[in-house]
Amino acid sequence: MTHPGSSPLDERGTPRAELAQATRALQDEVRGTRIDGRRARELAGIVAEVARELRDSGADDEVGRLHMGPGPVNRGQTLSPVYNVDTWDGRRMQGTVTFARFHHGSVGTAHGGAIGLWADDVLGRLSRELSEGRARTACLHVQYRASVPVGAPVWFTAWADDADGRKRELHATLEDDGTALVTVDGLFVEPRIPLNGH
Ligand SMILES: CCCCCCCC/C=C\CCCCCCCC(=O)SCCNC(=O)CCNC(=O)[C@H](O)C(C)(C)COP(=O)(O)OP(=O)(O)OC[C@H]1O[C@@H](n2cnc3c(N)ncnc32)[C@H](O)[C@@H]1OP(=O)(O)O
Repeated sequence: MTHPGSSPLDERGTPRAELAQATRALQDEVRGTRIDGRRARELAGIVAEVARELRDSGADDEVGRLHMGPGPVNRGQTLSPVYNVDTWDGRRMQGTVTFARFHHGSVGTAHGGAIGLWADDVLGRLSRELSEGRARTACLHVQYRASVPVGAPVWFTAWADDADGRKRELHATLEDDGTALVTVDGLFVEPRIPLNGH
């Protein structure tokens, strides 16, 4: 399903979404591979060739445009963990996020920065669902209360307080079996001077 203003990168099953998915798999497998040095060098050449072809094919400027409804967030942004929004009632968003091997921090747990990245992304998405104005992250307070597993979906909830002028406080939790693993409090502010296209 196509959404107004969305890029083909948003759509599950499109060739470009498949390319993003294959890139995620590459990121995961490069991490800690035991491949031998000679083959690693050959593969580096192949990957470099792929990168060259992509660069030569040009790029649009719409990587920030996202699918707004429920479903997986997949916009060719392969840094952030993939998350699925399962429910959205206009105030509260719930779903699951899976941190991949690529997002590994210390042994067996997700990297704190990857968790912060995900939090910024999901709160940014929530903010855009809530208002037309382009708010930006002014402040993000992430509390790491327990380890977040890698390779298994984790339940999240994100919600917003009422807007106070250009400011809006947004919150998110990651939880497992009712135990809070991470709590996030963010402040998003609509810039006094809006930036073109942002
Ligand atoms: C094309 C169509 C697409 C449609 C589809 C979209 C779907 C989307 C889905 C998913 C998207 C997910 C995408 C990811 C989202 C990621 C978001 C980011 O990462 S944004 C990048 C990181 N953030 C920055 O780069 C900000 C840099 N900072 C600034 O630009 C400014 O400092 C800004 C805008 C935050 C504030 O600047 P001022 O000049 O406009 O505001 P002043 O007047 O100073 O402050 C306003 C109020 O805010 C408070 N404030 C400002 N900064 C604060 C802070 N750091 N802490 C506490 N309060 C702060 C101030 O005290 C003031 O409060 P008082 O009105 O007096 O009550």
